[in-house]
Amino acid sequence: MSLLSSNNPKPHVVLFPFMSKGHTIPILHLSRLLLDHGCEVTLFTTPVNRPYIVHSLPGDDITIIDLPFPADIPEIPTGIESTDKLPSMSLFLPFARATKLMQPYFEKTLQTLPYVTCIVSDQFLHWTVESATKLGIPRLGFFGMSNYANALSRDAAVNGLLSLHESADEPFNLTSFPWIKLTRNDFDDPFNKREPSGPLFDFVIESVIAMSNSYGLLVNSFYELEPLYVDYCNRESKPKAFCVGPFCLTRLPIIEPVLHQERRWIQWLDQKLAQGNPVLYVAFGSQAEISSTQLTEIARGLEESNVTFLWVVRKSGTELGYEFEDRIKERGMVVKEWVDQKQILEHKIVQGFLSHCGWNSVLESLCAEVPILAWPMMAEQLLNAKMVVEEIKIGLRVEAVNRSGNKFVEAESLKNKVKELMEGEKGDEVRKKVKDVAEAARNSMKEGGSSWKTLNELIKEIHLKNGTDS
Ligand SMILES: O=c1ccn([C@@H]2O[C@H](COP(=O)(O)OP(=O)(O)O[C@H]3O[C@H](CO)[C@@H](O)[C@H](O)[C@H]3O)[C@@H](O)[C@H]2O)c(=O)[nH]1
Repeated sequence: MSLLSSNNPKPHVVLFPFMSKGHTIPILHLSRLLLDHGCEVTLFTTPVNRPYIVHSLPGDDITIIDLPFPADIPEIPTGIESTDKLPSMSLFLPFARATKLMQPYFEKTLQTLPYVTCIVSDQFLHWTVESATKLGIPRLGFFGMSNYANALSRDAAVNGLLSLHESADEPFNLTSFPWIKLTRNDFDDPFNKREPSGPLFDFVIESVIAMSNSYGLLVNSFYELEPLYVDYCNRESKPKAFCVGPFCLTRLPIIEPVLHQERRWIQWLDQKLAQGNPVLYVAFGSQAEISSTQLTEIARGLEESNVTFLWVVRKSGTELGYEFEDRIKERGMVVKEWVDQKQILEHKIVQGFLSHCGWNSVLESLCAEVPILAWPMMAEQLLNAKMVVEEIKIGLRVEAVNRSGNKFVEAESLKNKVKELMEGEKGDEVRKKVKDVAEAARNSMKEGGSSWKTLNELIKEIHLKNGTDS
């Protein structure tokens, strides 16, 4: 049921995703969700990102506007407008900072649009809060993390727990969640320091301040998944967190694969289904950087595990050598292109996911009832992995060792964990649990479910408030 009566104009929501696949994909799903809730939607992007967005959102019911991506940014090669195309993730910060140069164009364009009910913009586009305030439009910050990761980070920071110990490996208990033990190594650089500082730290703080000056936080999660942590965030920090996901449960119109290749792995999965061989899906998101040594170790672990696997390497893959692909060709497939991950996870024969635990991957996996073998690599993924294994219990975790200051997973250990997930008792337990969690996720997104109601009421609240303010 729509929140609108026939004589009420439709709410008009402006969406502005950050230019990174892990941040744009959920916003594309959100755009469909907003249409289903009776809104008009305008989405801002940049020229190079436009084709991907148009391809993902066929039809003309969403207005797509390009703003020029800032040119001549030192270090950022011309034509790169998405973080997954950066030559190195060390360029993330100059890339993210450069987006602020879009502010005048954004504001000028906003003023030409029909009445805007609210702006939903990514946490990294912190400057959009200034634009929204100037034009008197409420801004909702899109928050791509879980409430769990947010609550744990906040609790550790505000209670000074990160500076307690000399050693980054020394565990401490959280103040508000005393049953949870963390170490500084559960946080990414620079948050693993006793006194975090530096340009990335400053950028994150700017984003946090912009969030606190926003109308609300739109979270890609659902209340039943992490009630304690949602309640904590809403009690201890501002603005209010609205859990309106998982967005990945929103169906985008079916897109016919443009290339024959796009179907190659699906045909292969179909074959494995016919043969009754459960498949482990292996992928590490859109921006993980994996060394060649680690890549060959993964290859050896997978080969020796004897499980059937589909591995998206997203590299030339030459490091693996052609002999590897030849040796495993009966029970393994290596893919070097971009895939439709959701489609793979939803394939019946996929029964495990070796994942870096980017928040979208976690949600897509749990919604597809696929248990996770967690291998966190950066950002808040260590906390997501902890949540997957200890809190919601839908996965197991790989064991990393310290090698030359880096976390490294050895082939033998990977082999054992992969077998445990795909064939062992612990694997069965998490496979059973993930089905319950998936059902709760589906219920939250159904008409009348918690996420559905929260989104409906939020739009109504802002829409009516705008009406009385004007
Ligand atoms: O070949 C590919 C590779 C990725 N994806 C999709 O790309 C997204 C990747 O997102 P995610 O799993 O969250 O990983 P990252 O790209 O690494 O995401 C970044 O953004 C996330 C959301 O803020 C954070 O949780 C992560 O730590 C951060 O690395 C998912 O929707 C995947 O389905 C594909 O469809 N095909």
